[in-house]
Amino acid sequence: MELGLVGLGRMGANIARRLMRAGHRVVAFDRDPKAVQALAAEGAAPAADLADLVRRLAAPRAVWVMLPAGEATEQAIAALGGLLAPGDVAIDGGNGFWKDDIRRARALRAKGVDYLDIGTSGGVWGLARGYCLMIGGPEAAVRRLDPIFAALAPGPGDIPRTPHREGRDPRVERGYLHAGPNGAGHFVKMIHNGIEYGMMQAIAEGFDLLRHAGSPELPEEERLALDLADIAEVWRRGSVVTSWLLDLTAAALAEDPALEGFSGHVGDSGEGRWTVQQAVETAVPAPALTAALYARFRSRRERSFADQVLSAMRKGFGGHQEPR
Ligand SMILES: O=C(O)[C@H](O)[C@@H](O)[C@H](O)[C@H](O)COP(=O)(O)O
Repeated sequence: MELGLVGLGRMGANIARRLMRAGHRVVAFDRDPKAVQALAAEGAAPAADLADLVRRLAAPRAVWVMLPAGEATEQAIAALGGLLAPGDVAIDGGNGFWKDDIRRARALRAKGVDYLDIGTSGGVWGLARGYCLMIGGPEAAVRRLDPIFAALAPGPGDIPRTPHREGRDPRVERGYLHAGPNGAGHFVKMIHNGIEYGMMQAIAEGFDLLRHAGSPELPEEERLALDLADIAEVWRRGSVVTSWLLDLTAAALAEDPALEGFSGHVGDSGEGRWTVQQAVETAVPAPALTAALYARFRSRRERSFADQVLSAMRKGFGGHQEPR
């Protein structure tokens, strides 16, 4: 098949590569001409702009937008709405907000253009491992693009089959899910990322406790000097907390045991905030995921004003001084 790809960053370029390796034709555009040239050297058809990209595709077309969520994606999808024809499909494969998808799908539907929102998990490893895809939108468009999704997804690999799945959608076991109508793909990805925050935070706090097991505040005989890299490694082998996140932690600790290459300023791209908003909207208690999000906010402040207010109150009611 052929696919137009808009946005050739870390994710977009690798998606193009994985598709080309599977024999698909990719027409590629990025506002950075160097990125387009680099991918053209690997076999992609270069496009000069969005209109050129649409011209170079045969109808019915499919164009995958892989840009940062928010304004960049919004503009690209709106521009495609003016360029695509009835029967074509526009895709947002980035980390978009699911309610935006419902609005965009409605606008495109009025022009006869289908829209798919796809949560794409796998990060920079997706090229080699494949991407886990969570797709929202009309089934006919999802079916038509099946060869694209099959090529991007990891495939069954050597993951043992889950018992009692007979009669269920086999695409899921190959790594892609048609989650429901527009919005459902990015909704599922949003919750995936909320869980990601929580799991990451749990691992991070555990290793912080291990690191401080030798704290001079403890009685000497209770101080432990633990090898964090070895603990992470042994937990990868048969323990209950084995996971890819733990694999990545073990690799980072083996390379740099004190993680000196990291300041600990942890960013966030929106999915964790939307997860917490959803928890509030539906009154679903999600304390672990919420705490994980707030831990990231806290990571960006050396000292918070809240801490100063705490100290001021302690001093006020008890005359307590801050340690010098
Ligand atoms: O499933 C994935 O592959 C990741 O979730 C991926 O989508 C990305 O790494 C996140 O966008 C990071 O999100 P934060 O910037 O919010 O940590």
